[in-house]
Amino acid sequence: MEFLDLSPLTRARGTIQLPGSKSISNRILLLSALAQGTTDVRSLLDSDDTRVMLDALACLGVNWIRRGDTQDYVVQGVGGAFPVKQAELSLGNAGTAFRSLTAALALCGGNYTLRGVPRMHERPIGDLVDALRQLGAQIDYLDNADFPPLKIAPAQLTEASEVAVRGNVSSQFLTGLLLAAPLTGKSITIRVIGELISRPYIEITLNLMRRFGVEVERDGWQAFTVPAGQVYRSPGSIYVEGDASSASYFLAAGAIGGGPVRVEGVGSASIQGDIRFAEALQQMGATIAMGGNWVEASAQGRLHGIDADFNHIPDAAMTIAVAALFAQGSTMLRNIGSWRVKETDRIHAMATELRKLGATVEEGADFLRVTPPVQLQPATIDTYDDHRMAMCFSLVALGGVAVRINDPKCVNKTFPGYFEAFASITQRSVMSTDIPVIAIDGPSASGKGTVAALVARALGFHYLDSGALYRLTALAAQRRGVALDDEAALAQLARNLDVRFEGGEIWLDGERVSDELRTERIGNGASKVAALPAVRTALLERQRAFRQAPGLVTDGRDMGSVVFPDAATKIFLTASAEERAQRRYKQLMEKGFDANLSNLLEELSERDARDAARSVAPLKQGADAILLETTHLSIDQAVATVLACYQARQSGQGA
Ligand SMILES: Nc1ncnc2c1ncn2[C@@H]1O[C@H](COP(=O)(O)OP(=O)(O)O)[C@@H](O)[C@H]1O
Ligand SMILES: Nc1ccn([C@@H]2O[C@H](COP(=O)(O)OP(=O)(O)O)[C@@H](O)[C@H]2O)c(=O)n1
Repeated sequence: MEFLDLSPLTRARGTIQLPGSKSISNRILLLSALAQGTTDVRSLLDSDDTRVMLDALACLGVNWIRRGDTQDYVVQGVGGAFPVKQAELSLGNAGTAFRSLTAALALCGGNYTLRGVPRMHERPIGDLVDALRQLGAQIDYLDNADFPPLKIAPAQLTEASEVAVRGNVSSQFLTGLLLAAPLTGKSITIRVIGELISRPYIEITLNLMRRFGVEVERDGWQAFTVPAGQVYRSPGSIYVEGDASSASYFLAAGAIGGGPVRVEGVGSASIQGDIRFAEALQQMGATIAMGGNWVEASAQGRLHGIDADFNHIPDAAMTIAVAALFAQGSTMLRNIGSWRVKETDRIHAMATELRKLGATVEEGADFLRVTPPVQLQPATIDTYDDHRMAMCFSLVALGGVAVRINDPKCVNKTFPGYFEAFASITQRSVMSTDIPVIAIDGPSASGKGTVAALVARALGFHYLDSGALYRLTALAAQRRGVALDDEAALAQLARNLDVRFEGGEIWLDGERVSDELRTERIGNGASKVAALPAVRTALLERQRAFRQAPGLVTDGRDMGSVVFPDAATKIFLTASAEERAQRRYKQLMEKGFDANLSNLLEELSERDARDAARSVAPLKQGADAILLETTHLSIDQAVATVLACYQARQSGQGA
């Protein structure tokens, strides 16, 4: 499977010119095709879904041309029914094309077969077919009742002037009926049964029908009447607005990554409902500015969780579910049942992938509650052939963790240049000095862990005990019976460790293991697995993921040389072997473990020798590291010395 690795990112800032809206593009293409006259369509979206619609229209005898290699098209309207009366159409996974063409073709007087990809055949269409049959449409299911593929024969129009359609499955059914109604030549009233979801998409439909000369009378959200005698007429030329759903990823990036990020192509004058995504982001604490044709998002502090109904913006709401990872507290997304019948079951897909990152997720028939983890975990994200899954989850990299996006090309459905656009407004963090790191390396029992944790507390920084990851690998190997020289199996273990660091404690596979980890037996095992290059590589990204604002203090053997070579301050902390053995002895006795001083000294010297002699990341003082010899220093003195080194460097930079 193809994948894209996104490096940890620190901030987002910049301006994006949005591609055209998918919803508007496909409605305009169908309206231009059905209209009398020629339409100049400007800035059409370049994507799989629009290509599906353009190909289908060509099959149906509609002439269109593209102007050079621009996104401007000229469509010659057929003024009513399509000229080709017999056709087989393949409509991919394009819901907008499938639903609206089903309605239009059912009333066009021809024989047509409509198919899609396997997922399209799992997306219900029965409610639309039932409504069209009330008008006299002749539609058969080729496989399963209520689902594509479909076979359409010429309609035998009934006397009925009123049809009913359920409003709570997909608003595209109502859109299809509305767009097709003028083809009957008579007055049609469409009644909506139940609550109408995704209402802003109906606003888009009504707005564009008006631009093409057809007025719809409406009674709230309950009934829509398309009066008789109206035909579609080309407005001459029409401009496709930027995609407000696509804007959501960049606005969220601005809110998560500081910003400001500005999107151009949509704004307060937009006819798209998803423009209201900006309000949801604002509720979460982002700062939003808006003009007629642009929106800008930024944030000063951390976002906070919200509890809201997202029925009106189901697509953009996916972005809120991912932004919830960066919020304080839980975020509740209500009334999103339509997610279940989209490109994939989005509630399930979203819950599964958010959990991989460490989030706690509760999913219901029509809701999702997301509680962020204390720390995001790097993960490989599956995208379920759903463009929005891929785009949403790119935002996770702004949490300073590496993410792998599987099948990234699924974004082609609506936004082929998405990842390039995303890269253009974000900055990588791994090799940048944006987030300061203090790296403390040195031999066993020199006091690295003690000193590093205290320095982190003094500065309010995060703390990483890198040795714990090697110890955890050794412990996991022992528990699973993996030999300490089976490099491949150990690397696999290291890559998939299920660990949690919280409040100074460490959990492995959900069990607290902090004390067991500190035993000398595990320490010796750690030293052995740490000599294996594949294990070190497996743990590299995991360690880098701890680099999160405002800063990181970390201790180990190769923090300054390999893992964080751009660390702001590098310390080599040591003490004489006798002193270190004494310290370890006292430490173990205090914890109630049995210990023997001379054995300890021997083991420690062996470990030092092994750590220093190994071929990868050997223990030694780097040329750019400051030596801190602590044999005769107290813990407080050692901590004060590290802080002084860091502060001297900060002021030396004139920061
Ligand atoms: N400068 C110091 N003087 C005296 N004892 C110290 C000093 N630094 C650390 N210790 C003690 O030594 C023991 C080992 O320290 P630890 O942080 O576990 O070492 P490391 O992480 O280098 O293995 C701890 O009990 C700690 O309190
Ligand atoms: N960054 C690191 C950290 C630890 N290690 C190895 O992991 C073992 C345990 O590390 P630790 O820091 O917990 O051990 P102590 O120094 O506390 O004894 C050491 O013997 C090192 O060989 C490493 O190779 N690289």
